[in-house]
Amino acid sequence: MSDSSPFPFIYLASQSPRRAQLLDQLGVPHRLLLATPDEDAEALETVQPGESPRDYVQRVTALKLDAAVARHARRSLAGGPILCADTTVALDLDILGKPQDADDARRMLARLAGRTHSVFTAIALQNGSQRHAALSVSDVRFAPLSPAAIDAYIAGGEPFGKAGAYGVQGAAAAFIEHMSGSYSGIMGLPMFETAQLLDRAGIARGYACKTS
Ligand SMILES: Cc1cn([C@H]2C[C@H](O)[C@@H](COP(=O)(O)OP(=O)(O)OP(=O)(O)O)O2)c(=O)[nH]c1=O
Repeated sequence: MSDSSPFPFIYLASQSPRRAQLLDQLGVPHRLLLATPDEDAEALETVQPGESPRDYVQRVTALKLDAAVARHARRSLAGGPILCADTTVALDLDILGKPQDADDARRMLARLAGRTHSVFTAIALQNGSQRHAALSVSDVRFAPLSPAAIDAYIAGGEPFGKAGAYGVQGAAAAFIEHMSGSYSGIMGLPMFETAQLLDRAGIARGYACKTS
């Protein structure tokens, strides 16, 4: 483990409220480092031809961190480690991003119904000149879903802004027959891997239950 971080907080470069909530759960003081509208965050999330979901999610996370490091420098902010993440749902080798609209959400949920998919969440932390990264992989099996169940779920608004058009932490929990891996990873920030990364970088956590 490296020396303790001199910083009393980290920057979370993510607009996802779930990630902030999970970081709170780990007892890590943080400030948001968000992109401005002129930074085209969506442009980072373009899949390259033939790219596997595993490669994609790690590449996008590294790009998000590059952008966040540049943003931090541009704004002349006080020092502090910077954390980024990306979550991707993959069915076979197809990447399911966030749905564009209700029809897109309906198509994604109909594909996921009655099948097992994978959820990849990559995380990356910049601490001074050092970069640490980790990957969480989970498998989720959905029960068969009727068109009416899918429509009712979409009407509730939950699919929007979420990879694969669902949130494990919401009403979609009722769709899930089985899962293996990391619940928090599926939700957007794998707590075990994040704690390990912070520990490796010497960053204090409020509830510092060390795993090694
Ligand atoms: C599968 C799944 C995803 N999600 C969310 C987590 C992420 O917010 C989102 C995936 O999109 P991301 O592109 O990973 O993250 P984001 O655009 O919300 O935030 P940022 O890029 O600023 O960090 O899907 C859930 O909340 N629950 C779930 O069960």
